[in-house]
Amino acid sequence: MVIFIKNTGILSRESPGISEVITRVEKDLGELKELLTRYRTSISIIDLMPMIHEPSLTKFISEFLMNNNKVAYLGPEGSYSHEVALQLFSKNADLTPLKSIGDIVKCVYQGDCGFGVIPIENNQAGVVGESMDSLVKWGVYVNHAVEYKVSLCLVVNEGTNINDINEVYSHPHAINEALNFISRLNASINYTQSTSEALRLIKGYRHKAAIASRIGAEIHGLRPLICGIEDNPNYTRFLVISRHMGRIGDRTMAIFSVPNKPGSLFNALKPFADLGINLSMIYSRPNRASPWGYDFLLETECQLTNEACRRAFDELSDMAVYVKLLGSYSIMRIY
Ligand SMILES: O=C(O)C(=O)Cc1ccccc1
Repeated sequence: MVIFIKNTGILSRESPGISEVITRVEKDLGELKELLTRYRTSISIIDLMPMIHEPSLTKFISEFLMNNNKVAYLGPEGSYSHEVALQLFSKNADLTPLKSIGDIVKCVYQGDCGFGVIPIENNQAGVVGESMDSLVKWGVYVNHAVEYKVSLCLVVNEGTNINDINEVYSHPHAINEALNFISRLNASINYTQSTSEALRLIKGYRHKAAIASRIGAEIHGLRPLICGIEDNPNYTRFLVISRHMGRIGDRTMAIFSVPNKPGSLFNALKPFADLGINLSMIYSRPNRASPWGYDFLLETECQLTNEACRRAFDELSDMAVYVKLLGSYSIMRIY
């Protein structure tokens, strides 16, 4: 592993002070090994181990190991994002609840958080606008995607029964995903920053209910009255973001904008069709800075180390006003 240091061209075994550096690196790599054995799942860091000679990867891992094991998620505790973060990162990660998605992306961009976990898309409610807006605004990269089966519960305080409820609290996506069920309650709807924030807000109120997870209800000492209230099978995709671009994995994400003229979106996407690359997701959002301009969030089924993939993105750049490549990554499914 120390040989890797030589490959970067930064140091050689003859460089002055090298023995201290080697000792430190060996210690770090020891910690890395320990960390990897502690990982509970096959998160891509394990998958990426064979590529440890990649400088960018080592930098990516070492940031996590040496000074930034802070993993930000949408808090407070007991949100779906928290559940995903718990599944992905070891107990030694410093899981940090933040109050908005914007705060998570900013924290990662500024380097105060090593990683962030954000919801990006739901199969019923579509793109999570705040996540897309934050990816447009801040320069961060996507390292992993997780498809998570979300079962929604109607959560109440001990002693509340369904007829007592006249106010329902939750994240807009959770409300949207259980709208048929909620409309039968005849209760007013209150939107919150997260499902776990809803749990926090209903505590102690007999007439209030939250739409949240069973685990979240337990964490907050509340009672899941009915679970599985989603209108249809419900899946949310989460992204793990960091400051380092990944190039390995069968999906690649980018944000771009095209000139407002005939055929420009068609021409921007044509290279993917011509090169036989499938598009797995595309969303548009109004660009906040230019009225009636749009940003597009694109996910393709290709990997940046692949020649055709790079070519398609190069050609997209030729047509676009701008392209922000968010990197390649793989998708993990947790059902
Ligand atoms: O609010 C949460 O628990 C989140 O993590 C965001 C979210 C909201 C609704 C469904 C899935 C994720």
